[in-house]
Amino acid sequence: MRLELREVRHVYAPGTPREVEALRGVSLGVEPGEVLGVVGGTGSGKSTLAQHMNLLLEPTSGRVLADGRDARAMPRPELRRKVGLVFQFPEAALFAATVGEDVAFAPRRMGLAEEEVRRRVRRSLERLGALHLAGRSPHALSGGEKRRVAIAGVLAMEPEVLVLDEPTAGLDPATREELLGAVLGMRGEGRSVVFISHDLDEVAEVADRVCLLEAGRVLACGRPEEVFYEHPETAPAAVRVAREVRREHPRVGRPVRFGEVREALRGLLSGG
Ligand SMILES: Nc1ncnc2c1ncn2[C@@H]1O[C@H](COP(=O)(O)OP(=O)(O)OP(=O)(O)O)[C@@H](O)[C@H]1O
Repeated sequence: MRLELREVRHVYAPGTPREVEALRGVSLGVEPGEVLGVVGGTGSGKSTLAQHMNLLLEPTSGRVLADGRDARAMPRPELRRKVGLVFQFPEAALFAATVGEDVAFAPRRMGLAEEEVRRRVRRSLERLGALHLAGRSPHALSGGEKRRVAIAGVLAMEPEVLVLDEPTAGLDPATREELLGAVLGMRGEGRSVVFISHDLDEVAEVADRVCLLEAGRVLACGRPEEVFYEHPETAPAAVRVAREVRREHPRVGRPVRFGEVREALRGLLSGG
């Protein structure tokens, strides 16, 4: 599914002294098979944007389009199945007696046959490296384990677009890696992923395109090297290193990932 936001504005508490214009005319789209990174400072509107993608929040003005059609015309349960939203700290919503039951909740509510429910539970837990936890109580897991189970619960709906709001916040490096690997695996299946994060290094590793938000507006959207090199305030560590090297060696190009910087430096050192 191609998901698009067109000139979306969102005002919280309109007409009250607490009124906040969180989105001020945001237009962006995500294509099937693409990982779209969304970055921006605290309060720039990232979470508000995420919640518009499945119309959990409705635009004050502007439109959300699913495959070119107004998403408001789609029954909400169908939209929420197709656009899976993982909130910040999703583990807070785990509730069932076992991990397996928790992950089975959404597919069961979709009315799928029990065999299909079990297939999905297994597959989504496997993908997050959490299959071994299936029989455990979600409440007796570590923070990182809970996070993986919570994300598996959304994956079990097999959404066409997966929106992840700060999915790695507070996780240890190994769990982060595993999660990022799972995100990249989804892209291979033609699903789209919207990956919202404060962590620029992480976004640089996974994103095909990046949109930069500032105070409710899109400041830039484009290929990671365009956005990161043209907006120095958003540079991931790899870009900061490469930018230093480029002053004397412009032919290192515009790498954005650590692996690319390493290759560029190898090329320089070998005189290539
Ligand atoms: N429920 C709400 N009611 C009123 N204002 C809100 C609400 N949620 C967010 N805001 C305001 O909207 C603006 C955008 O907030 P949002 O949470 O979307 O930003 P963010 O980029 O996700 O921030 P962070 O990176 O800190 O999570 C902020 O000024 C925030 O205070």
